[in-house]
Amino acid sequence: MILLLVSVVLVFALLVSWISLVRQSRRFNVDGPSPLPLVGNAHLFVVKSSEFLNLVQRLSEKYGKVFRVHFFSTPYVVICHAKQAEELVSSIEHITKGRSYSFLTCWLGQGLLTSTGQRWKTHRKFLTPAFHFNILQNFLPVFCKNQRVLTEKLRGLADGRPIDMFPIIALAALDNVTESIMGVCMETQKDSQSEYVKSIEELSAIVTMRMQIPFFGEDAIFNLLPYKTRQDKALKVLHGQTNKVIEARRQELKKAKITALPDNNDIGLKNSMRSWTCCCSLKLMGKKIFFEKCLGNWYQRGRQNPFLGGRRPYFIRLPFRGRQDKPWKGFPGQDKQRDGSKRTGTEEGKITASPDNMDIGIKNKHAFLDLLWLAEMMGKKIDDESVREEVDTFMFEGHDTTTSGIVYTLHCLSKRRDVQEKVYEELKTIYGNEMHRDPTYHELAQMKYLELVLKESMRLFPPVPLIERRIMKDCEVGGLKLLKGTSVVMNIYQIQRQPDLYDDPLEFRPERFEAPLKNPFSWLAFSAGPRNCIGQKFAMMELKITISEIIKHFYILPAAQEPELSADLVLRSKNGVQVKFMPRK
Ligand code: HEM
Repeated sequence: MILLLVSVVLVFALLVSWISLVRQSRRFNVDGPSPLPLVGNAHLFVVKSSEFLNLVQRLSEKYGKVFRVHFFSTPYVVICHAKQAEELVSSIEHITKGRSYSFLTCWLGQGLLTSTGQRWKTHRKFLTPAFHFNILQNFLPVFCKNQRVLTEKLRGLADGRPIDMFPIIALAALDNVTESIMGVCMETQKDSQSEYVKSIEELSAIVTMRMQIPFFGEDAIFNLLPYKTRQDKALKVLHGQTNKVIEARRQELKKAKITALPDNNDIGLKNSMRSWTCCCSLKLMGKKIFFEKCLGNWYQRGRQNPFLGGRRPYFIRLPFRGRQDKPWKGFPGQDKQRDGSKRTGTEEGKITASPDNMDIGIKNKHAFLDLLWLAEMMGKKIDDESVREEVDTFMFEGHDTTTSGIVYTLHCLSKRRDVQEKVYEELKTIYGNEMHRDPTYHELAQMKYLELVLKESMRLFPPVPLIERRIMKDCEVGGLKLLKGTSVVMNIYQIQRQPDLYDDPLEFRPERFEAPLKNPFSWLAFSAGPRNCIGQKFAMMELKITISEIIKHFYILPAAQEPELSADLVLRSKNGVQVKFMPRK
């Protein structure tokens, strides 16, 4: 009797769930497979991760360039064409990230990638200057140093054997990002067994699994599984490391007595300028001269800036705000005292912005961390937790993405000796007979053909193949009727391969980027609009250094094995991404 009653209740519940899902699906003007009771279409997505992109492609062939599915009760709309992506990606209203990003919040909290609303706006505005090229060029020596380690490693492997480049490049990218974001050199290229590296790998795998397999996405199920314990363990290591570095930095600044500033007690501002190497000491120059000669009307403009609410802008913003088109060259005689002698690191017992401060680690190092932490000192109320979240976000966003970009560029180049030679010729024009030396920032900007190569590689193999937004109220976007709570996935991988937007879309042809695109939203490797990639210049710099240095030293040859693409957190491959190397003469 009880069994019968339970069965009846169960059947009734399934029926109600089914009717509600079917009704919900009919409120969209987008086609898609019929949902089943309870699971919706989740069962369709129980596939190997290397099958995921193919499955999405098959569904779009069947239901159209935009289609709808249900993961349990959550509706998803998948956009596979630039025409529909354009309005959503450029919207200032639809900036909330989709449900999949919630699996990252245990790691990244409310960092720039995962946050929304006013918090995101404030942090984005605040952090944007940190990616100005004046700042980025400080990281050039870091990238070049780590690149030399990579080149040496590859030299030992350059005998024509196939090598899976993903793990090798991932360590170099991790070294680059830890040193430039956190200011610590972890040398993971030399110690790939470090707990930190292992924890990043573990956590990435768990988060990917939760995104791809709808059943693991449900907290009620996930929390009962051993994965939860493994996730907690990895998080402890990662957060512990970030907190350790933040604390070390705090002590370092204290030790360097960066707490006293002339006049306005504006310590964060002044020290940040020093840290970012943009300005010389206010004290040495004299505040008046500084404003009149160097900052000019930036100061006034800042006062009119609605974001600043008419307040005087923080110095921290000044060097970057007004004239982003002109490189900051520093002040004349920046390294000299008024009497002509070379400036020392201290003046009257206080630290000044001399280049000679390098020994106390104030300059360059910890750059991103400095900005955040000093902002906290400036009364910007960025608490320790938020600092950690932003640092973790940049660490996360800044290494797997660039790894994927580099590795798939090598894959594309391996099949095109002619393209490699064109890049090599361009490098010869830039370096002349000094091919052995490191590039300058200016020279990186001259690598125009290499830039086309990178864009074309990231078109065919976008490091971030899918992005997602959550719709916060019923609305119509780009002709699509969307319900509150819908997750909209933009399938960058497929958008960038549309035959009506790219001739012979599957062909690797860097020259296609010499002409304007048929639709500017058909290339979304760094996304577009207000939530585009804040780190794209950082990424391009790293990609250019790595690929140009590899081409300088080696021929890249194709391996027999084709990668089985897998849309994890970034575009990976289930069987590795193999190429072969031979030394250039
Ligand atoms: C080839 C390398 C990279 C690619 C292809 C890439 C791509 C992207 C894409 C597509 C987004 C949009 C994500 C979304 O809408 O959900 C994004 C956002 C972001 N990226 Fe990158 N990225 C790269 C490198 C980097 C680097 C090196 C950093 C930092 C050092 C970085 C930091 C970020 C951050 C913080 C966001 C969130 C921005 C916001 O929501 O305001 N990225 N990136």
